[in-house]
Amino acid sequence: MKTLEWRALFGQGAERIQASTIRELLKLTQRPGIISFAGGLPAPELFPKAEAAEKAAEILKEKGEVALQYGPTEGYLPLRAFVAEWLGVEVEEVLITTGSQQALDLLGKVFLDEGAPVLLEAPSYLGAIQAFRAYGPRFLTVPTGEEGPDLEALAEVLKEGPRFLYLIPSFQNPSGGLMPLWARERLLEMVMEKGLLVVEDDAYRELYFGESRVKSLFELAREAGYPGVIYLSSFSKILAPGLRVAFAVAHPEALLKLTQAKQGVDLHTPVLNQILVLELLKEGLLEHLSRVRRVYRDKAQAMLEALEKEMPKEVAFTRPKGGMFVWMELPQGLSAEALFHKALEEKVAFVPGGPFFALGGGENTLRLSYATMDQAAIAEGVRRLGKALRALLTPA
Ligand SMILES: Cc1ncc(COP(=O)(O)O)c(CN[C@@H](CCCC(=O)O)C(=O)O)c1O
Repeated sequence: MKTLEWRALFGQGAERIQASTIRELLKLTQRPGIISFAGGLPAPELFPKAEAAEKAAEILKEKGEVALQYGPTEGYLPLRAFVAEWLGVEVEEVLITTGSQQALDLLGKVFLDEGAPVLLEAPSYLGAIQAFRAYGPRFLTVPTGEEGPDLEALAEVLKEGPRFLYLIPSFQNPSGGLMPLWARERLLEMVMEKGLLVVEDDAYRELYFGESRVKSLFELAREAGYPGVIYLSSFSKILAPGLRVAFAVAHPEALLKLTQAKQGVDLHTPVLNQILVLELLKEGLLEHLSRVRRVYRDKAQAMLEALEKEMPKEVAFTRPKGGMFVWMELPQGLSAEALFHKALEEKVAFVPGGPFFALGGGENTLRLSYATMDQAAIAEGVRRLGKALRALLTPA
Protein backbone atom coordinates (compact mmCIF):
# COMPACT_ATOMS: atom_id res chain seq x y z
CA MET A 1 0.00 0.00 0.00
CA LYS A 2 1.49 3.42 -0.99
CA THR A 3 2.10 5.59 2.12
CA LEU A 4 1.42 9.34 2.41
CA GLU A 5 3.29 11.82 4.60
CA TRP A 6 0.14 13.06 6.38
CA ARG A 7 1.86 15.69 8.51
CA ALA A 8 3.01 17.39 5.30
CA LEU A 9 -0.58 17.37 4.04
CA PHE A 10 -2.04 18.99 7.17
CA GLY A 11 -2.74 22.76 7.12
CA GLN A 12 -0.82 25.12 9.42
CA GLY A 13 -3.72 25.21 11.88
CA ALA A 14 -3.57 21.44 12.35
CA GLU A 15 -0.42 21.83 14.46
CA ARG A 16 -2.47 23.79 17.01
CA ILE A 17 -5.08 21.04 17.27
CA GLN A 18 -4.08 18.91 20.26
CA ALA A 19 -5.69 15.99 22.10
CA SER A 20 -7.99 16.46 25.11
CA THR A 21 -6.34 14.89 28.18
CA ILE A 22 -9.74 13.98 29.63
CA ARG A 23 -10.82 12.26 26.42
CA GLU A 24 -7.54 10.35 26.18
CA LEU A 25 -7.63 9.32 29.86
CA LEU A 26 -11.24 8.19 29.58
CA LYS A 27 -10.03 5.48 27.17
CA LEU A 28 -7.72 4.18 29.91
CA THR A 29 -10.47 4.18 32.52
CA GLN A 30 -12.54 1.76 30.44
CA ARG A 31 -10.21 -1.01 31.67
CA PRO A 32 -12.07 -3.51 33.93
CA GLY A 33 -11.99 -2.87 37.66
CA ILE A 34 -10.82 0.74 37.44
CA ILE A 35 -12.56 3.25 39.73
CA SER A 36 -12.50 6.48 37.71
CA PHE A 37 -12.50 9.98 39.22
CA ALA A 38 -11.35 11.30 35.80
CA GLY A 39 -14.20 12.60 33.60
CA GLY A 40 -16.95 14.88 34.85
CA LEU A 41 -19.38 12.28 33.61
CA PRO A 42 -22.83 12.85 35.20
CA ALA A 43 -24.27 10.16 37.46
CA PRO A 44 -25.83 7.53 35.16
CA GLU A 45 -28.48 6.76 37.80
CA LEU A 46 -29.90 10.24 37.10
CA PHE A 47 -30.49 9.62 33.39
CA PRO A 48 -34.29 9.48 32.74
CA LYS A 49 -33.88 6.34 30.62
CA ALA A 50 -37.42 4.96 30.73
CA GLU A 51 -39.02 8.36 30.21
CA ALA A 52 -36.63 9.12 27.33
CA ALA A 53 -37.50 5.82 25.63
CA GLU A 54 -41.21 6.56 25.90
CA LYS A 55 -40.91 10.21 24.84
CA ALA A 56 -38.60 9.47 21.90
CA ALA A 57 -41.07 6.93 20.54
CA GLU A 58 -43.91 9.43 20.98
CA ILE A 59 -41.93 12.22 19.27
CA LEU A 60 -41.10 10.03 16.30
CA LYS A 61 -44.71 8.91 16.03
CA GLU A 62 -46.30 12.37 16.32
CA LYS A 63 -43.54 14.71 15.05
CA GLY A 64 -41.36 12.38 13.01
CA GLU A 65 -41.46 14.70 9.99
CA VAL A 66 -39.94 17.51 12.08
CA ALA A 67 -37.64 15.42 14.28
CA LEU A 68 -35.99 13.62 11.35
CA GLN A 69 -35.76 16.58 8.96
CA TYR A 70 -33.10 19.32 8.77
CA GLY A 71 -33.91 22.05 11.29
CA PRO A 72 -33.09 25.75 11.84
CA THR A 73 -29.51 26.53 12.87
CA GLU A 74 -30.81 28.75 15.73
CA GLY A 75 -32.47 25.68 17.23
CA TYR A 76 -35.92 24.14 17.65
CA LEU A 77 -38.11 27.18 18.38
CA PRO A 78 -40.15 25.67 21.29
CA LEU A 79 -36.87 24.72 23.03
CA ARG A 80 -35.42 28.18 22.45
CA ALA A 81 -38.65 29.64 23.87
CA PHE A 82 -38.36 27.33 26.92
CA VAL A 83 -34.77 28.47 27.56
CA ALA A 84 -35.72 32.14 26.98
CA GLU A 85 -38.52 31.92 29.55
CA TRP A 86 -36.32 29.99 32.01
CA LEU A 87 -33.61 32.67 31.82
CA GLY A 88 -35.90 35.68 31.38
CA VAL A 89 -34.49 36.70 28.00
CA GLU A 90 -35.91 37.10 24.47
CA VAL A 91 -36.04 34.01 22.25
CA GLU A 92 -33.98 35.94 19.65
CA GLU A 93 -31.10 35.95 22.14
CA VAL A 94 -30.97 32.13 22.46
CA LEU A 95 -28.88 29.83 20.21
CA ILE A 96 -29.07 26.07 20.78
CA THR A 97 -25.60 24.52 20.44
CA THR A 98 -24.35 20.95 20.15
CA GLY A 99 -23.04 20.93 23.70
CA SER A 100 -21.35 23.91 25.31
CA GLN A 101 -18.20 22.47 23.83
CA GLN A 102 -19.41 23.58 20.39
CA ALA A 103 -20.22 27.06 21.74
CA LEU A 104 -16.61 27.34 22.93
CA ASP A 105 -15.34 26.46 19.46
CA LEU A 106 -17.74 28.95 17.81
CA LEU A 107 -16.57 31.69 20.21
CA GLY A 108 -12.96 30.98 19.26
CA LYS A 109 -13.85 31.03 15.58
CA VAL A 110 -15.73 34.33 15.82
CA PHE A 111 -13.69 36.33 18.37
CA LEU A 112 -10.09 35.03 18.19
CA ASP A 113 -7.25 35.56 15.74
CA GLU A 114 -3.66 34.32 15.61
CA GLY A 115 -1.85 36.02 18.50
CA ALA A 116 -4.99 37.75 19.86
CA PRO A 117 -5.01 37.90 23.69
CA VAL A 118 -7.67 35.86 25.50
CA LEU A 119 -7.92 35.63 29.27
CA LEU A 120 -8.63 32.46 31.26
CA GLU A 121 -8.31 31.47 34.87
CA ALA A 122 -5.36 29.31 35.93
CA PRO A 123 -6.50 26.54 36.20
CA SER A 124 -9.46 26.49 33.79
CA TYR A 125 -11.55 23.97 31.84
CA LEU A 126 -9.13 22.14 29.57
CA GLY A 127 -11.84 21.70 26.91
CA ALA A 128 -11.95 25.48 26.54
CA ILE A 129 -8.16 25.69 26.31
CA GLN A 130 -8.28 22.97 23.65
CA ALA A 131 -11.07 24.73 21.67
CA PHE A 132 -9.46 28.20 21.82
CA ARG A 133 -5.90 26.94 21.15
CA ALA A 134 -6.98 25.86 17.64
CA TYR A 135 -7.30 29.59 16.74
CA GLY A 136 -3.76 30.43 17.86
CA PRO A 137 -4.50 33.08 20.52
CA ARG A 138 -2.07 34.51 23.06
CA PHE A 139 -3.27 33.09 26.39
CA LEU A 140 -3.37 35.38 29.41
CA THR A 141 -4.13 33.84 32.79
CA VAL A 142 -5.23 34.97 36.25
CA PRO A 143 -4.81 32.77 39.34
CA THR A 144 -8.13 31.38 40.63
CA GLY A 145 -9.16 29.72 43.88
CA GLU A 146 -12.11 28.81 46.10
CA GLU A 147 -13.61 32.31 45.64
CA GLY A 148 -12.81 32.72 41.97
CA PRO A 149 -10.15 34.78 40.19
CA ASP A 150 -7.66 36.99 42.07
CA LEU A 151 -9.14 40.44 41.35
CA GLU A 152 -5.89 42.34 42.00
CA ALA A 153 -4.05 40.17 39.46
CA LEU A 154 -7.03 40.53 37.11
CA ALA A 155 -6.86 44.34 37.20
CA GLU A 156 -3.25 44.08 36.00
CA VAL A 157 -3.79 41.57 33.21
CA LEU A 158 -6.88 43.41 31.86
CA LYS A 159 -4.45 46.09 30.67
CA GLU A 160 -3.51 43.65 27.88
CA GLY A 161 -7.00 44.15 26.40
CA PRO A 162 -8.13 40.52 26.02
CA ARG A 163 -10.69 39.76 23.24
CA PHE A 164 -12.74 38.17 26.02
CA LEU A 165 -12.45 36.77 29.54
CA TYR A 166 -13.49 33.11 29.80
CA LEU A 167 -14.82 32.54 33.32
CA ILE A 168 -16.63 29.77 35.22
CA PRO A 169 -17.89 31.71 38.27
CA SER A 170 -20.00 28.89 39.75
CA PHE A 171 -18.33 25.63 40.79
CA GLN A 172 -15.36 26.23 38.54
CA ASN A 173 -13.86 23.37 36.56
CA PRO A 174 -11.38 22.17 37.85
CA SER A 175 -10.88 24.21 41.06
CA GLY A 176 -14.52 24.04 42.32
CA GLY A 177 -14.42 27.77 43.11
CA LEU A 178 -17.60 29.77 43.73
CA MET A 179 -17.30 33.53 43.08
CA PRO A 180 -19.19 35.40 45.83
CA LEU A 181 -21.65 38.09 44.72
CA TRP A 182 -19.38 40.98 45.77
CA ALA A 183 -16.54 39.61 43.61
CA ARG A 184 -18.87 39.24 40.62
CA GLU A 185 -20.01 42.86 41.02
CA ARG A 186 -16.40 44.07 41.35
CA LEU A 187 -15.29 42.09 38.29
CA LEU A 188 -18.16 43.48 36.23
CA GLU A 189 -17.24 47.05 37.23
CA MET A 190 -13.70 46.46 35.90
CA VAL A 191 -15.00 44.87 32.70
CA MET A 192 -17.64 47.55 32.03
CA GLU A 193 -15.09 50.32 32.59
CA LYS A 194 -12.93 48.91 29.78
CA GLY A 195 -15.81 47.74 27.57
CA LEU A 196 -14.51 44.17 27.58
CA LEU A 197 -16.37 40.96 26.69
CA VAL A 198 -16.97 38.13 29.16
CA VAL A 199 -17.86 34.54 28.27
CA GLU A 200 -19.57 33.08 31.33
CA ASP A 201 -19.61 29.28 31.28
CA ASP A 202 -22.34 28.29 33.74
CA ALA A 203 -22.35 24.52 33.05
CA TYR A 204 -22.83 23.74 36.78
CA ARG A 205 -25.40 26.48 37.53
CA GLU A 206 -27.98 24.10 39.02
CA LEU A 207 -25.56 21.92 40.98
CA TYR A 208 -25.43 24.09 44.12
CA PHE A 209 -25.48 22.35 47.55
CA GLY A 210 -26.65 25.45 49.44
CA GLU A 211 -30.05 27.09 49.56
CA SER A 212 -29.92 28.94 46.22
CA ARG A 213 -27.92 29.92 43.17
CA VAL A 214 -25.65 33.02 43.19
CA LYS A 215 -26.72 35.56 40.53
CA SER A 216 -24.76 35.03 37.29
CA LEU A 217 -22.51 37.66 35.75
CA PHE A 218 -25.01 37.65 32.89
CA GLU A 219 -27.92 38.59 35.22
CA LEU A 220 -25.83 41.27 36.93
CA ALA A 221 -24.76 42.70 33.55
CA ARG A 222 -28.41 42.75 32.36
CA GLU A 223 -29.39 44.69 35.50
CA ALA A 224 -26.57 47.16 34.74
CA GLY A 225 -27.65 47.43 31.08
CA TYR A 226 -24.30 46.01 29.90
CA PRO A 227 -24.51 43.70 26.82
CA GLY A 228 -20.93 42.39 27.10
CA VAL A 229 -21.58 39.03 28.78
CA ILE A 230 -22.15 35.95 26.61
CA TYR A 231 -23.80 33.25 28.70
CA LEU A 232 -23.32 29.51 28.16
CA SER A 233 -25.03 26.64 29.88
CA SER A 234 -25.93 23.08 29.08
CA PHE A 235 -28.40 20.25 29.65
CA SER A 236 -25.48 17.84 30.02
CA LYS A 237 -25.13 18.12 33.76
CA ILE A 238 -28.83 18.22 34.61
CA LEU A 239 -30.22 15.78 32.06
CA ALA A 240 -27.93 13.75 29.73
CA PRO A 241 -24.57 14.72 28.16
CA GLY A 242 -24.96 12.18 25.35
CA LEU A 243 -27.81 14.24 23.84
CA ARG A 244 -25.33 17.09 23.20
CA VAL A 245 -27.87 19.92 23.74
CA ALA A 246 -26.75 23.24 25.26
CA PHE A 247 -27.32 26.94 24.64
CA ALA A 248 -25.64 30.30 24.29
CA VAL A 249 -27.33 33.62 25.14
CA ALA A 250 -25.85 36.76 23.61
CA HIS A 251 -26.64 40.19 22.19
CA PRO A 252 -28.39 39.66 18.80
CA GLU A 253 -25.36 41.00 16.87
CA ALA A 254 -23.00 38.52 18.51
CA LEU A 255 -25.56 35.75 18.26
CA LEU A 256 -26.03 36.33 14.51
CA LYS A 257 -22.29 35.81 13.88
CA LEU A 258 -22.17 32.73 16.15
CA THR A 259 -25.18 31.32 14.28
CA GLN A 260 -23.54 31.94 10.91
CA ALA A 261 -20.41 30.17 12.21
CA LYS A 262 -22.58 27.25 13.36
CA GLN A 263 -24.14 26.99 9.88
CA GLY A 264 -20.68 26.15 8.58
CA VAL A 265 -19.96 23.65 11.38
CA ASP A 266 -23.00 21.40 11.75
CA LEU A 267 -26.02 23.18 10.13
CA HIS A 268 -27.98 22.57 13.37
CA THR A 269 -28.03 20.53 16.59
CA PRO A 270 -29.89 17.18 16.14
CA VAL A 271 -33.62 18.03 16.10
CA LEU A 272 -34.79 14.78 17.75
CA ASN A 273 -32.44 15.43 20.68
CA GLN A 274 -33.69 19.01 21.06
CA ILE A 275 -37.35 17.93 21.12
CA LEU A 276 -36.51 15.11 23.55
CA VAL A 277 -34.75 17.52 25.93
CA LEU A 278 -37.76 19.85 25.82
CA GLU A 279 -40.26 17.03 26.48
CA LEU A 280 -38.16 15.71 29.39
CA LEU A 281 -37.80 19.17 30.93
CA LYS A 282 -41.43 20.16 30.60
CA GLU A 283 -42.55 17.75 33.30
CA GLY A 284 -41.25 17.92 36.88
CA LEU A 285 -38.12 19.99 36.18
CA LEU A 286 -37.98 21.38 39.70
CA GLU A 287 -38.29 17.97 41.37
CA HIS A 288 -35.66 16.57 39.01
CA LEU A 289 -33.24 19.41 39.79
CA SER A 290 -33.60 19.01 43.55
CA ARG A 291 -32.93 15.25 43.17
CA VAL A 292 -29.84 16.00 41.05
CA ARG A 293 -28.51 18.42 43.70
CA ARG A 294 -29.07 15.89 46.50
CA VAL A 295 -27.29 13.10 44.61
CA TYR A 296 -24.19 15.24 43.94
CA ARG A 297 -24.17 16.71 47.45
CA ASP A 298 -24.17 13.16 48.89
CA LYS A 299 -21.40 12.05 46.52
CA ALA A 300 -19.30 15.10 47.41
CA GLN A 301 -19.80 14.34 51.12
CA ALA A 302 -18.75 10.71 50.58
CA MET A 303 -15.57 11.82 48.80
CA LEU A 304 -14.66 14.45 51.41
CA GLU A 305 -15.17 11.99 54.30
CA ALA A 306 -12.97 9.44 52.52
CA LEU A 307 -10.29 12.04 51.76
CA GLU A 308 -10.24 13.22 55.38
CA LYS A 309 -9.69 9.59 56.41
CA GLU A 310 -7.23 8.41 53.76
CA MET A 311 -5.11 11.39 52.66
CA PRO A 312 -1.71 12.07 54.22
CA LYS A 313 -1.65 15.46 56.02
CA GLU A 314 0.79 16.86 53.39
CA VAL A 315 -2.01 16.87 50.80
CA ALA A 316 -4.46 19.83 50.47
CA PHE A 317 -7.89 19.59 48.84
CA THR A 318 -10.94 21.85 48.32
CA ARG A 319 -14.38 21.40 49.94
CA PRO A 320 -16.72 22.22 47.02
CA LYS A 321 -20.07 23.95 47.64
CA GLY A 322 -21.44 22.51 44.41
CA GLY A 323 -20.43 21.14 41.01
CA MET A 324 -18.60 17.87 40.39
CA PHE A 325 -14.97 18.32 41.38
CA VAL A 326 -12.46 18.29 44.24
CA TRP A 327 -9.14 20.00 43.46
CA MET A 328 -6.07 18.57 45.16
CA GLU A 329 -2.55 19.90 45.67
CA LEU A 330 0.35 17.57 46.45
CA PRO A 331 3.45 18.85 48.27
CA GLN A 332 5.58 21.02 45.96
CA GLY A 333 7.91 18.87 43.86
CA LEU A 334 5.60 15.85 43.80
CA SER A 335 4.31 15.00 40.32
CA ALA A 336 0.62 14.29 39.76
CA GLU A 337 1.64 12.49 36.56
CA ALA A 338 3.82 10.11 38.62
CA LEU A 339 0.91 9.61 41.04
CA PHE A 340 -1.39 8.95 38.06
CA HIS A 341 0.67 5.94 37.00
CA LYS A 342 0.95 4.60 40.58
CA ALA A 343 -2.80 5.08 40.96
CA LEU A 344 -3.53 3.14 37.76
CA GLU A 345 -1.56 0.24 39.27
CA GLU A 346 -4.00 0.47 42.22
CA LYS A 347 -6.88 0.64 39.69
CA VAL A 348 -8.00 4.20 40.40
CA ALA A 349 -7.89 7.13 37.90
CA PHE A 350 -8.07 10.93 38.03
CA VAL A 351 -6.98 13.86 35.79
CA PRO A 352 -3.53 15.35 36.50
CA GLY A 353 -3.87 19.14 36.85
CA GLY A 354 -1.20 20.27 34.36
CA PRO A 355 -3.48 20.38 31.26
CA PHE A 356 -5.82 22.80 33.08
CA PHE A 357 -3.10 25.50 33.03
CA ALA A 358 -3.02 27.23 29.60
CA LEU A 359 0.49 28.57 30.26
CA GLY A 360 1.83 25.48 32.00
CA GLY A 361 2.47 24.76 35.69
CA GLY A 362 0.31 22.84 38.14
CA GLU A 363 2.46 19.69 37.98
CA ASN A 364 1.60 18.93 41.64
CA THR A 365 -2.18 19.32 41.20
CA LEU A 366 -4.99 16.94 40.26
CA ARG A 367 -8.75 16.93 39.76
CA LEU A 368 -11.07 14.33 41.29
CA SER A 369 -14.62 13.99 39.97
CA TYR A 370 -17.14 12.39 42.37
CA ALA A 371 -19.97 12.60 39.82
CA THR A 372 -19.95 9.18 38.25
CA MET A 373 -19.19 6.58 40.92
CA ASP A 374 -21.57 5.49 43.68
CA GLN A 375 -20.66 6.19 47.31
CA ALA A 376 -19.12 2.76 47.97
CA ALA A 377 -16.89 3.06 44.89
CA ILE A 378 -15.91 6.60 45.94
CA ALA A 379 -14.76 5.34 49.36
CA GLU A 380 -12.85 2.42 47.82
CA GLY A 381 -11.31 4.60 45.09
CA VAL A 382 -10.05 7.14 47.64
CA ARG A 383 -8.62 4.29 49.73
CA ARG A 384 -6.70 3.10 46.65
CA LEU A 385 -5.55 6.67 45.92
CA GLY A 386 -4.26 6.97 49.49
CA LYS A 387 -2.26 3.77 49.05
CA ALA A 388 -0.73 5.05 45.78
CA LEU A 389 0.09 8.40 47.41
CA ARG A 390 1.81 6.83 50.41
CA ALA A 391 3.91 4.73 48.02
CA LEU A 392 4.91 7.96 46.24
CA LEU A 393 5.63 9.82 49.49
CA THR A 394 7.71 7.00 50.92
CA PRO A 395 11.02 7.06 49.07
CA ALA A 396 11.97 3.61 47.73
C1 LIG B 1 -16.95 24.21 32.30
C2 LIG B 1 -17.44 23.26 31.24
N1 LIG B 1 -17.92 23.77 30.08
C3 LIG B 1 -18.36 22.96 29.10
C4 LIG B 1 -18.32 21.58 29.25
C5 LIG B 1 -18.84 20.74 28.11
O1 LIG B 1 -20.24 20.62 28.29
P1 LIG B 1 -21.18 20.04 27.11
O2 LIG B 1 -21.46 18.61 27.49
O3 LIG B 1 -20.43 20.16 25.82
O4 LIG B 1 -22.41 20.88 27.16
C6 LIG B 1 -17.86 21.01 30.43
C7 LIG B 1 -17.82 19.51 30.62
N2 LIG B 1 -16.59 19.12 31.23
C8 LIG B 1 -16.52 17.76 31.74
C9 LIG B 1 -16.88 16.74 30.73
C10 LIG B 1 -15.84 16.40 29.74
C11 LIG B 1 -16.25 15.05 29.27
C12 LIG B 1 -15.34 14.46 28.25
O5 LIG B 1 -14.46 15.13 27.70
O6 LIG B 1 -15.60 13.28 28.04
C13 LIG B 1 -15.12 17.51 32.36
O7 LIG B 1 -14.41 18.49 32.54
O8 LIG B 1 -14.81 16.38 32.73
C14 LIG B 1 -17.40 21.86 31.45
O9 LIG B 1 -16.93 21.37 32.61
